[in-house]
Amino acid sequence: MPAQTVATVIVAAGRGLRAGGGVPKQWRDLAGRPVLARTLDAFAGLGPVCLVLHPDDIGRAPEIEARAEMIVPGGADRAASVRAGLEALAATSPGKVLIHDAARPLVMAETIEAVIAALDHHPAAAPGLAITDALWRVADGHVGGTVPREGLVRAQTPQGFRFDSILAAHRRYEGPSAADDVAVAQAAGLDVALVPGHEDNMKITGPGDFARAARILGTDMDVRTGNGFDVHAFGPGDHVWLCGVKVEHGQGLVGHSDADVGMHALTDAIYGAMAHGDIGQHFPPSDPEWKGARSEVFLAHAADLARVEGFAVTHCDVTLICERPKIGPHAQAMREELARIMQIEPARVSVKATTSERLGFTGREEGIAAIATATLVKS
Ligand SMILES: Nc1ccn([C@@H]2O[C@H](COP(=O)(O)OP(=O)(O)OP(=O)(O)O)[C@@H](O)[C@H]2O)c(=O)n1
Ligand SMILES: C[C@](O)(CO)[C@H](O)COP(=O)(O)O
Repeated sequence: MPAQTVATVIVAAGRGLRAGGGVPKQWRDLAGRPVLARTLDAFAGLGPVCLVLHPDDIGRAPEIEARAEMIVPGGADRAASVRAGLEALAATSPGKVLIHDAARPLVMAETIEAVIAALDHHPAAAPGLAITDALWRVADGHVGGTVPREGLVRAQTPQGFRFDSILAAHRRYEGPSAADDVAVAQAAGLDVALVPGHEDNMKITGPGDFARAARILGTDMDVRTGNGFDVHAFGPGDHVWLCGVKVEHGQGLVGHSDADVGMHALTDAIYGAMAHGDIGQHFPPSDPEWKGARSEVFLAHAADLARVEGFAVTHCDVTLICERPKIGPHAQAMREELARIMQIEPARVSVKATTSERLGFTGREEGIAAIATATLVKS
């Protein structure tokens, strides 16, 4: 690799025991996307990424792994995971390497750039943040004394190094388990320059940190709501398709496609949230290609478009309006089917129904109407 290449090692092999939640924190959802996906976003386009995963997690999320040039099994502690990543990069010999915690998804471009720039003049550089609270030593739940904080900073990542220097330092290191790579660099006598850290570049560590990270993200979140409405008339047949589920009924629904009125309303709600027109614009009824089409195609298109534009569908709610068929027995299957098509969790999908008290066209059982709302978030 050219000497100016900046490779990144992202260590994601921890178990996140302090954060709890049943799933290691880097795989958990933060405002609609996995923590690890957000961490990878921060380093996209910089240079090759070596992603260090717990052996049990390799293959867990192919779409995330596809974003890294290398996948490497981690070790028993953070230092061992970093070492594994560096050894994997050794053959490619990049000029500089950034080492970053997967658990710090909110790192900003300016922090990364400052670390890289400092490496032009120093063998190592890392972000540190001034301590603005007093520090106490604690004994038996009581304050034992105040610790001077002058000259202390809080260590963050990415920590950056000239590649050959940090690889050699890790190979030589024999001390107790190192808290970070700056400790390893210092044990090897490397000069480490300090660059400004950022309060938002928090390490997700305890259970409350997810809410804090979401609050930080919330400051520049783009939250959209869209709604959709659709109607299809009853006609001859023995079943209807509703929210992707085939429901036996004495009549069918008439339409150019499979007439899945609930799925059409939801598809329009997603297009609406993005201000991308409606289902008819994307799949014109005049086009014979869509005659008899499964509505799954339409919903998958809208959900894909949302992903491409960086939105997560964080919630949707479909209401079917009809006297019959009864929706309750099928609602759970409908939620699961819609969630599968949109590639989101069923917990984010609601399907419910109401009658119109025998009033109007739905009351006279001339057809079924559906309304839907979708919430999309980009952060
Ligand atoms: N054997 C390990 C331990 C930690 N890490 C990574 O190092 C970073 C910082 O570690 P920490 O916050 O301590 O994460 P965990 O070890 O997962 O947390 P815990 O100690 O609560 O289990 C995380 O991105 C974590 O995935 C790693 O790659 N390999
Ligand atoms: C590397 C680090 O993020 C610097 O602050 C930190 O030392 C890792 O955290 P851990 O909880 O000690 O693993």
